[in-house]
Amino acid sequence: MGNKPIVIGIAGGTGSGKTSVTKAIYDQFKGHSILMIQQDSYYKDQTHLPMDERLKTNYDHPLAFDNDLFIEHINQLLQYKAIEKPVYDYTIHTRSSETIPVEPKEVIILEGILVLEDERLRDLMDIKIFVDTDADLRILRRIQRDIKERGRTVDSVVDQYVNVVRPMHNQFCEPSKKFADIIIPEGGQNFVAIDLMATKIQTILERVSVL
Ligand SMILES: Nc1ncnc2c1ncn2[C@@H]1O[C@H](COP(=O)(O)OP(=O)(O)O)[C@@H](O)[C@H]1O
Ligand SMILES: Nc1ccn([C@@H]2O[C@H](COP(=O)(O)O)[C@@H](O)[C@H]2O)c(=O)n1
Repeated sequence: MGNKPIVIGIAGGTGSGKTSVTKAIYDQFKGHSILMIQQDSYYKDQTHLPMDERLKTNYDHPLAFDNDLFIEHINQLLQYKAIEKPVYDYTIHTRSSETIPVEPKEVIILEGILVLEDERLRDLMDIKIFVDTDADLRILRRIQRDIKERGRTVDSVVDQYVNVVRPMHNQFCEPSKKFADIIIPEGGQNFVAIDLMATKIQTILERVSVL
């Protein structure tokens, strides 16, 4: 066990490919001392709100996230304590009633649109990454993904993108790029960047002798 786990933050706009990058890195170390947590798991609980109210929520504003709980959980993991991670369901716009037990690991990857926006989160990170992809590609990817995986229609994705996602991205996500140590263009297919990150993580795991 090391002194404390290493925390890597991976931010980027919706559809930039940050989940793909995170999974590609994570998959290279599956079974070793690494875990990934999506900020989306910490969207605020809205079970008390009716569906029509949930549909009106701005999911791209920093206040949509329960960062207090997110930070509390990261701090627990940094002390090598297990957490009960919330489970988010995009189709009903709220948390499900179950949680997932997560054991502490030496490398913790935090991924989400606004993980670099909150100074308290940034202060917990050892490495900060921003996945940078042009907006036209991001909206095309999001349309395909949200219809296939999140139960949306083309009209609803386009409407949400124009009225909420785009302005919030410009106000909160894009400016957080300046806090990144590393900027990865294009996301999931950038194998050079993924390999570089994997090499770095391998060194960290070798140092704490858990590989
Ligand atoms: N470089 C890429 N080229 C083509 N499609 C990609 C690329 N990176 C990601 N995707 C696809 O785009 C969609 C959004 O990617 P994802 O990694 O979920 O982005 P994010 O987590 O930033 O929203 C997914 O369906 C994914 O398979
Ligand atoms: N109920 C919700 C919650 C979130 N969103 C959108 O998800 C995006 C963040 O996830 P990515 O995987 O795309 O980074 C964010 O832009 C929210 O608009 C949603 O549509 N509904």
